[in-house]
Amino acid sequence: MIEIKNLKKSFGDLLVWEGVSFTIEEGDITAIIGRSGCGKSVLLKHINALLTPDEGEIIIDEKNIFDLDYVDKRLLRQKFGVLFQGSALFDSINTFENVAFPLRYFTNQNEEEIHENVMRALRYVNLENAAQQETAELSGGMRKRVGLARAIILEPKYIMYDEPTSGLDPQTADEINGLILDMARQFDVTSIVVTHDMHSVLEVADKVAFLDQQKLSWFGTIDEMKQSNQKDLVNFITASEYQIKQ
Ligand SMILES: Nc1ncnc2c1ncn2[C@@H]1O[C@H](COP(=O)(O)OP(=O)(O)OP(=O)(O)O)[C@@H](O)[C@H]1O
Repeated sequence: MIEIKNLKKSFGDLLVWEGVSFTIEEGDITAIIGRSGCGKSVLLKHINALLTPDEGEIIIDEKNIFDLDYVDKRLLRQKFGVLFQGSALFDSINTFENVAFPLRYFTNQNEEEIHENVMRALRYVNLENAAQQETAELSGGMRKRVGLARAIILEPKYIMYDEPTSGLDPQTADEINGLILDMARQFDVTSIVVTHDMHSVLEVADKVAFLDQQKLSWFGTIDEMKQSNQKDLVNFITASEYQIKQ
């Protein structure tokens, strides 16, 4: 469980968060939606303690993560897999080495163990045959899948997906949505998905947090979202040009 409590954050004169609170329940897929620039990525960076708030707490495994020392923050980050916007692969090394990177950095696994674990992760995302391929040669969908294999390689308790379907055709986007769902259901991973893609929200999310005007404007289940008459939420969904079928 991740409890976000009264988070406040400014960069100089720019107020990003003015007291955001909500809870991400164990095993849930929680979608975070809101306009471009509203601070979704800033929120993700707080959740794995890459940024520190001006006020507020984030409680993970019963501890306020901002009270952790350097060593415990590093341990905390190992519980998180992150699929970055744009996948953030290293183009100077091949697919296999991209996925192996967290194992080499965070564990003492030998080459045989690394090989077994990397190939298992690549098989999971259906890229077993691309292990030796240069990442610069991969399509956008393949890059996302390599990013996902890297995100799950340390068997994280939590996965954060930053715009996982952006720039993908609908079919490839659905494959990624399928993997997000499968990760959550099969391995009981707690998932946080930042997205503009309402189709993806409806496909994968259990809960939705709508952020607007420096606050949590709305929070609830997908069914509650479909029935909500809250104007700013309805406007946001309508503007995304996605028609919710009841
Ligand atoms: N390190 C930083 N220093 C100063 N300003 C920052 C920093 N990081 C983010 N910001 C600002 O905070 C605001 C929120 O940024 P953020 O990237 O979280 O938005 P977002 O909702 O993720 O946007 P998008 O949907 O376009 O990715 C923006 O105005 C951004 O310029």
